[in-house]
Amino acid sequence: MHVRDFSEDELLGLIRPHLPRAEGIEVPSGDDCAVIGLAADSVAISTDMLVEGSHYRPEWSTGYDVGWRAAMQNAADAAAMGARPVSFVAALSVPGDRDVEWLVEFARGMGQAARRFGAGVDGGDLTRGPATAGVTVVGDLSGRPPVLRSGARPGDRLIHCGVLGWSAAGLHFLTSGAVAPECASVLPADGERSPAPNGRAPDGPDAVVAVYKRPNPPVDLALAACAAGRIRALMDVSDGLVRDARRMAEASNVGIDIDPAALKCDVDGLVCAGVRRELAKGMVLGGGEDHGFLATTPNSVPEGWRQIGSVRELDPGDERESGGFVTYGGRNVPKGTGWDHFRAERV
Ligand SMILES: Nc1ncnc2c1ncn2[C@@H]1O[C@H](COP(=O)(O)OP(=O)(O)O)[C@@H](O)[C@H]1O
Ligand SMILES: Cc1ncc(C[n+]2csc(CCOP(=O)(O)OP(=O)(O)O)c2C)c(N)n1
Ligand SMILES: [Mg+2]
Repeated sequence: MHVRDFSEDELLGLIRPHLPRAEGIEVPSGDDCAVIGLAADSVAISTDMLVEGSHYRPEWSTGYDVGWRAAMQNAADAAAMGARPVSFVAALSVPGDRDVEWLVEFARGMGQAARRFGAGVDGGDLTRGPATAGVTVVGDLSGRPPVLRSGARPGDRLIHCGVLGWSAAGLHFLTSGAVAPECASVLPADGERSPAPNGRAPDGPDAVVAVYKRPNPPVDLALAACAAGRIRALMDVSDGLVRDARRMAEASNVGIDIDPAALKCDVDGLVCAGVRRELAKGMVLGGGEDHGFLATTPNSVPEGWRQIGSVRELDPGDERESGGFVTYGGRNVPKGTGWDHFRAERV
């Protein structure tokens, strides 16, 4: 059965049972807006889209994968401010000839991802059209100030938690046909913990494809470090380490130096998983969508994180001219490194 064989209300009836409600829901999904009671007087809010063809391919990713990923990439944005994801809304456009199971699986994947944080999927929109998912997250700052990307100061350690380059390697394996898309056996089962410990080598090609299909941002580690007050600047890495580090450096008006020795295990890990060495470094430095967290701290490295570089004074003259702000072992990195939807230069 295709989605065009159902009414909108029937489709909503099919997906609703898979969607948890936010704690503190006062008016659930079903009216013009949902209403959530929050103790916090500030919330963090952000939205991100997944567009078929640009972010996923239906022959590689199931509806479950796409729903999971839509929630996780937004959860990472909330956590990257120090906010716990409490509620998601999903605006979906689905082609009429899409199997209705795809839509139900999307809801199931999104629902399961939301449950990891005790969050709800408290509304959205459903329309017929090109396959696109726009998901919004509301994050609870629990009375703490948000952790901005502009807070880095010279002398801070540059720290990271999560994986680097795995998603790009997974995309590479799928594109080249080296890995069959249905490597579902290694995907984290419903309710399972993150497969993304720091610096660990992937078990094999399937493990990196799994991160591409179902990223698992270490939200708990980010929130714990923020709650302990140890983080000065924080962001999630969605467009690649160098590109995102440059955003942090620019916002903070500092220089950031990434330590090649610290990333050697990441490069070696991808090589072990079957990536050619000459590609592996570019994936670690420029691959996006791992949704690990990049931060700076003046203190010791929090549990579960590791140091990957340092923050230094900006030398305005040569930094800006040379593509600016971020160096790799003291040397310049090419400005195009990383993902940009609107430019040709991509990793
Ligand atoms: N269409 C838009 N309208 C308004 N603000 C936008 C739009 N697209 C992006 N932004 C804002 O620009 C900033 C950068 O966006 P983006 O690169 O997507 O961030 P992220 O990597 O955290 O998802 C964010 O603050 C975002 O809210
Ligand atoms: C089919 C396919 N081709 C290419 C990519 C690679 N890709 C698409 S978007 C992106 C970067 C992150 O996406 P964006 O929409 O910029 O997320 P944001 O920074 O807003 O969180 C990457 C690496 C992909 N995920 N899937
Ligand atoms: Mg975005």
